[in-house]
Amino acid sequence: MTETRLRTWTHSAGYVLATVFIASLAGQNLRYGFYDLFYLASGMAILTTAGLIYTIINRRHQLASPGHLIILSGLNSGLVAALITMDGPGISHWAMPLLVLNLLILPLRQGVGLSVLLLVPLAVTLFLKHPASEALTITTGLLILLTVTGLYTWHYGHMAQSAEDLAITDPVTGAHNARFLDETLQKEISRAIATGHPLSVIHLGLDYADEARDLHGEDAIQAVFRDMTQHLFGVIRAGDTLYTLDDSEFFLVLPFTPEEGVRVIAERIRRNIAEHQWPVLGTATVSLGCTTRGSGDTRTDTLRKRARQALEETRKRGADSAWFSPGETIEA
Ligand SMILES: Nc1nc2c(ncn2[C@@H]2O[C@H](COP(=O)(O)OP(=O)(O)OP(=O)(O)O)[C@@H](O)[C@H]2O)c(=O)[nH]1
Repeated sequence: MTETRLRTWTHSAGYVLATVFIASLAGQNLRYGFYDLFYLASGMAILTTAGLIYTIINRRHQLASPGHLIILSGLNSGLVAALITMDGPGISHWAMPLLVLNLLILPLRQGVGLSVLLLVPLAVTLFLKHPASEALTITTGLLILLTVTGLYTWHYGHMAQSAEDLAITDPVTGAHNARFLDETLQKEISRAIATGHPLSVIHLGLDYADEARDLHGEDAIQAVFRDMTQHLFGVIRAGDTLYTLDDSEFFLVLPFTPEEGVRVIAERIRRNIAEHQWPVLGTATVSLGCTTRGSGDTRTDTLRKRARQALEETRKRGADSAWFSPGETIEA
């Protein structure tokens, strides 16, 4: 199930349950003749129903639906106004479904912010109108509910983020993985086409990787790759992205970088790596295949293939070198 669909379901379920709860409150108050509370509950039930309709209409855009903040602000401020002006029994309990809805539907910070804005006037009103022990019990209960729901929402968000990070990160090097490369490169190609800015890529391979693996073992080579990744992060500029392709190869996507630029950065990386002292290996060298997007390059595989060919070309000429493979020149 996609994140958007999951949110549509949970938002809908939240609004439906809140509507049922508030509508039953409205029914009870009508039965006992508390007309003010009946009108209040009916107004709130109309807003939660509006929230449900809004969720269904916006089902494809649940990750960015500003309307929920407006609906929930209306619900929260309605209850605060009622708390201050009315004196109905147990009205503070109505805050419970609202606290849960705030945190279930809004982004965590907005949800907590809105809930605190509801809780503070509620607590003040309770202490002014009711015996201190009763006010303290209700306020503590609501605070516990807010804390537990907030922690749960934070935990879910954290787990979802970790799962997303795991899906796009190479477990050995900590750089992005090959799966994420195609996704990012396609986006960068589209951006370069739309803006007319140059885009370059580098396919980078450690020289004599197989020999080093045979000599020092897999664990030692993996440690070198972790180090090399950190080193490369220190050489490239913000906006450039680094990917691990397999045990001995990296790929760099360099937005806003023309042919002259990719030659400069490739030479800088080559020299940096050759001059560094690496654990286990001592010295190490890399070969770099570079290319810049040409007019016909609209797909990731064309750029990746040309960069790989450039890497093979430079390797034919010996280790510790870089080769640039030109695409069709973009007309100015
Ligand atoms: N993408 C990318 N390009 C680089 C990097 N370093 C150098 N370049 C390219 O090489 C060109 C010349 O770089 P430098 O010799 O550092 O000169 P510079 O004028 O200080 O570079 P910038 O101020 O970064 O434009 C830059 O304009 C970039 O196109 C890098 O880390 N990443």
